Amino acid sequence: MAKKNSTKDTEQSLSLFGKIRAILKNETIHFVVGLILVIFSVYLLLAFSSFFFTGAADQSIIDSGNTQELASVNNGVKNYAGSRGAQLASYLINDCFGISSFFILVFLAVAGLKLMRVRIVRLWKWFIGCSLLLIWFSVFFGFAFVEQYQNSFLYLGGMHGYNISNWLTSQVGVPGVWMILLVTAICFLIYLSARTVVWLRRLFSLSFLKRKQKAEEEEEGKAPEEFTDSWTAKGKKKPVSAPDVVEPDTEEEAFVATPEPAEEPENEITLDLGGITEKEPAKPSHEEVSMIIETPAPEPASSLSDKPAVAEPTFEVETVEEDEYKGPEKEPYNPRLDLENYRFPSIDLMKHYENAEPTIDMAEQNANKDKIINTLRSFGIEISTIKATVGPTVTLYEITPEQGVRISKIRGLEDDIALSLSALGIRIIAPIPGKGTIGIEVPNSNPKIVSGQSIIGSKKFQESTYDLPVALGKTITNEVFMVDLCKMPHMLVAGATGQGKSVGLNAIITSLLYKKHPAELKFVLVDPKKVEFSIYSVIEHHFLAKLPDGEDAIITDVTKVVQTLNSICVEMDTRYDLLKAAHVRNIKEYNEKFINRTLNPEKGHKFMPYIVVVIDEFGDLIMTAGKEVELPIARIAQLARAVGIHMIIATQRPTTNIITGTIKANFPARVAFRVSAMIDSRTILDRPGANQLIGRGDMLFLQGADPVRVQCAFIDTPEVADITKFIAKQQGYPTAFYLPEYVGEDGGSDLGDVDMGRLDPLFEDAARLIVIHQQGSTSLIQRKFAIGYNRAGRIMDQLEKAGIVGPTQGSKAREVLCVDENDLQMRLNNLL
Ligand SMILES: Nc1ncnc2c1ncn2[C@@H]1O[C@H](COP(=O)(O)OP(=O)(O)OP(=O)(O)O)[C@@H](O)[C@H]1O
Repeated sequence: MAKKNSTKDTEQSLSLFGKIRAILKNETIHFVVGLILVIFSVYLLLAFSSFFFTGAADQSIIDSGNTQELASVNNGVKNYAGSRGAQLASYLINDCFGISSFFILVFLAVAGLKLMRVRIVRLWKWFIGCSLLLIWFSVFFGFAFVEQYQNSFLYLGGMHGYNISNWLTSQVGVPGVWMILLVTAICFLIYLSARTVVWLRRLFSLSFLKRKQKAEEEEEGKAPEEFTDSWTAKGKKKPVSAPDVVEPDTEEEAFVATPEPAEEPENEITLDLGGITEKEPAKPSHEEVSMIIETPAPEPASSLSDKPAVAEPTFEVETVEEDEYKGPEKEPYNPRLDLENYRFPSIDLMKHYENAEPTIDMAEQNANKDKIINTLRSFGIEISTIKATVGPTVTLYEITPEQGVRISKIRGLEDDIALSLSALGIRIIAPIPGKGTIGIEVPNSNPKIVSGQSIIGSKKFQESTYDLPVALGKTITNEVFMVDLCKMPHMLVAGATGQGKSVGLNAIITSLLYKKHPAELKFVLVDPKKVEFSIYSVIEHHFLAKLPDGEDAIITDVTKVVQTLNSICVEMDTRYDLLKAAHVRNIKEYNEKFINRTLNPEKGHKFMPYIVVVIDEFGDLIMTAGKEVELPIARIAQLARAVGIHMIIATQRPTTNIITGTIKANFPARVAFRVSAMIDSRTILDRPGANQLIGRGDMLFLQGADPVRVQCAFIDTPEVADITKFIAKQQGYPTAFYLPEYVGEDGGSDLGDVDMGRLDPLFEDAARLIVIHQQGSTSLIQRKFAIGYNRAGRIMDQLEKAGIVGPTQGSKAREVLCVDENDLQMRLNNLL
């Protein structure tokens, strides 16, 4: 019995807690509290301002502390904010922080505006900023105007400033207090803007003196009109329109931490064939030879990392680029404007691995070479040259057989060579496409880790102009292997469990996070395993897209997956309609037009971010939802390329009932990690090969004719966590990117429940919006009024009941039944 009662109590307290939470989350309550805060801050402003003029007169009344007198009607207080205002002003200004108390009301106003959703700000930043300013100015005024405390009713620094500055003076003396004030002010300025550091560096390097000197010299030598600002970069003249500096913590800053490449490396060696052929003597210091080779330009870290610490030369370039955007009549639309202070993750968020430096073990290479030659010789095959290209985990031996040797004979010796080298994962490529040689890939005894840092920080990646650049890893020639997801346009990732799929997906997502602004890219993450993508949930307000009523941005529930995929189909259709209306063929042209303001947002046009749908454990989905997921996936895969929707699906079950013909036909780019059987390799790549990989990120990438062997970049979960944390810390959008609503065939709301007696306050505005746009779309209402899906859905039901829009039509927008605003007005009049 007692137990029952306690359970009941717990339930009650839980439901009470839930109610309190619901009240706290209620938007209207937020608005009202926000409004109260704003009005209160205006009241304080009045009280404070009035205090300067009436404080002296009111002082005796306030100081008397006679509460009865203060409460009476004829209290004689002159402050415009009355006796309470005078008390508050006197307390906050004189007894507390002096005139810096104004920062309190600044914070209250900002907090109020945020609650009202008038401004999107980071409240804690404002809190810290205002608190620091409050304290600093209070101490400053208390210290600088200490004499004024004797003969004025107004204490500029308040008692707080007075006491602290007195104590500080007793501890460090007057010069010491000045220094503390200076240092804290500088620290605060640095906190506000990293630009401060650049100014200070310039100040300390006395460059202004040099400038002055140069100016004087020029004045002496040249006519005054020839004088130019000596702010130059590498001797170039500063462009007139360029601002002084650009904040150094921009995207480019990320490159600075990139490790510098070693001097011109070499990983390709021609081996001595023991008397057969010697093309080039091997290098003497074999152990030290570094690797990046075979390409005229190896993969160095971004050249920007080579720049000196003084960053001026980098800055000019960016400004010039931005200038190019300016249209003749109007400024081009800037999709990044909402989050213009967004900083791209820096490269040092990624781990540096000790075991990542390329080295060549010559003893191993020579031993392998001998074994290959001897094995082939024992089968009567002589070769004329052998060349080794040492990759991060695998070495490719390219052999040229003597005249008359049949290739199929070498191909059949795969197992024998594997046996003689006692190595797994030998793969024979006979012949190497485009070359007259045969390749034998042999795993290295000491495989290297391809770090995310070396890939993301590489020049190739940083300077890539791909629309959706994905850096997967390094090829056998140590080149960074990059693809443009836009061109693929969808990717299938498969491999047995534990072979590096999740790491591969992290590498793909991370590459995109490093290159794309939240305005330009949204992810739809589907994770039936519930653990793989949870790490990305913190960037919901920056990079994730979800259903309007979806609680979690990472989709783990199969029914939600079906809904989401269908919703993406709706988004795809809408985007096609917009493309058609804009007379363009793809998202790129569309966005260009939108940026140049040739598309009217009033007609529903909007900047379209790319949407990348990543589905992990696709096999699980097909097993549970079957055709329900396969159909929308196939539809998206067939059509979505032009509208910027791309899919990456991953499975650890590479069987034909999961990777069906439809899926294969629509996913031309395939990534195969190691699989256990040749048949699985055939299912993924239509050829063997994936069964001969060595695992741990060793993969084959196929797009088109021949697969490329790539060692996937290793981007571990803690690295991803650091990157997502870095992004999440920054200002994001108020919500995730909402996908359009999808109403299934049996969807449709029951209009019997709609209460027309309690119309939503936005009902009329929404009706006008719908009629003006002639588009009965709930997401339009949501977007325009920044309200949730449920509320927008309710308004839509009310509009339907009022006869303004027609019933739902599946994934399409509802029909608008009012032809123009006059018609609407008549209907609204009838309603009232
Ligand atoms: N590119 C890589 N470089 C080095 N090691 C790797 C790489 N990729 C994966 N590994 C190693 O393999 C392990 C398993 O990788 P991962 O979790 O990505 O496998 P998976 O295929 O996703 O497995 P599952 O299907 O069970 O989730 C990692 O913990 C890591 O130790």
